[in-house]
Amino acid sequence: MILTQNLVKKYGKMVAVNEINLSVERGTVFGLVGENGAGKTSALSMLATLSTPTCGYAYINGYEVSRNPREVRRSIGYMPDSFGVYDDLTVMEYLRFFADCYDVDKRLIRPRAEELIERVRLTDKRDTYVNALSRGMQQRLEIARCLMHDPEVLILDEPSSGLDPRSRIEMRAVLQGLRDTGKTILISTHVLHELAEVADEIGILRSGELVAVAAIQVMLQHSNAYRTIVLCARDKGSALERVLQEDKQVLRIDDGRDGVEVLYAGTHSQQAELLTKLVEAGVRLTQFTEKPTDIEDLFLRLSAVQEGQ
Ligand SMILES: Nc1ncnc2c1ncn2[C@@H]1O[C@H](COP(=O)(O)OP(=O)(O)OP(=O)(O)O)[C@@H](O)[C@H]1O
Repeated sequence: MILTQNLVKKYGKMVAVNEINLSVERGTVFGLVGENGAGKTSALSMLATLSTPTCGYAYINGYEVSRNPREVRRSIGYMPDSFGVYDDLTVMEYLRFFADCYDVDKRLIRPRAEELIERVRLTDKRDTYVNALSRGMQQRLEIARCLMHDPEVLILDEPSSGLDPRSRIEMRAVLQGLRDTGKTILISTHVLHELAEVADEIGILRSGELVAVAAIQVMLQHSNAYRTIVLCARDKGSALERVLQEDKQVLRIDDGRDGVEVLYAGTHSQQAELLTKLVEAGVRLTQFTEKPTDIEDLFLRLSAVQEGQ
């Protein structure tokens, strides 16, 4: 399992990871979601022993990353967010090479490589040179490479980054398949919905801080139970505010880019009643639409509502 205690990474005065406390249970998949610069790579590279924590602790299978880096490296398969491949090797040679680096038992190498090639959907590319693979295929090969020494923990930094939609779908299928292996997996991404069918739990990282952690099911339930209504009115006067504030299903009112954004917990018929009340109160609406749910944004706004209670 993976555990961090008040883990911090600073570059000079810049705090990239700010006291994060993360706990990933054995055999579960945890998705670390954050926009560019949120601190995902900084956090993951400490777990992978590639950079030293400024303070705090990180444990992989009970081994602390600074004190027992060798044991940690044996326990993990780490896929960085950018990597080079030895492109003058075939897929099979590539996997053999990494197996040798990890001293994998010679008798296990071939069957394991065959199994992993199949798992990452490269069966017909076994003898293809790595430089002839598409980017999506190379990224899937990297996942196989991470698994050659059969680590208990997998740490994948943005495995879908830079992929076209079709390759993303294939990567998602591979990641879904990894769930069944019983490994403990930490995946970072900046697109939460990619993890909907992959992760058990999600943590949201913002400016180096872990601002929310919840089961993926809870996030998805929230996305069904709550919605954001965008309102525009000719006269953004007190009638609009009064009607919104009187409606118990209105949880939060924000000024959005396209109008007033209302976080709404009611049913569709209650939503229709709200519209009627606004019109009856004389509000001259030019827009009353539902915004597609952005689960991450929704979750953060709900957390803010709960904190305010
Ligand atoms: N070696 C470094 N020296 C100085 N600042 C760094 C270094 N590495 C990262 N940073 C800064 O730390 C912050 C977090 O970066 P990090 O790469 O960890 O974020 P990220 O969430 O992985 O982003 P991305 O998705 O763009 O890779 C950023 O502001 C970045 O500029």
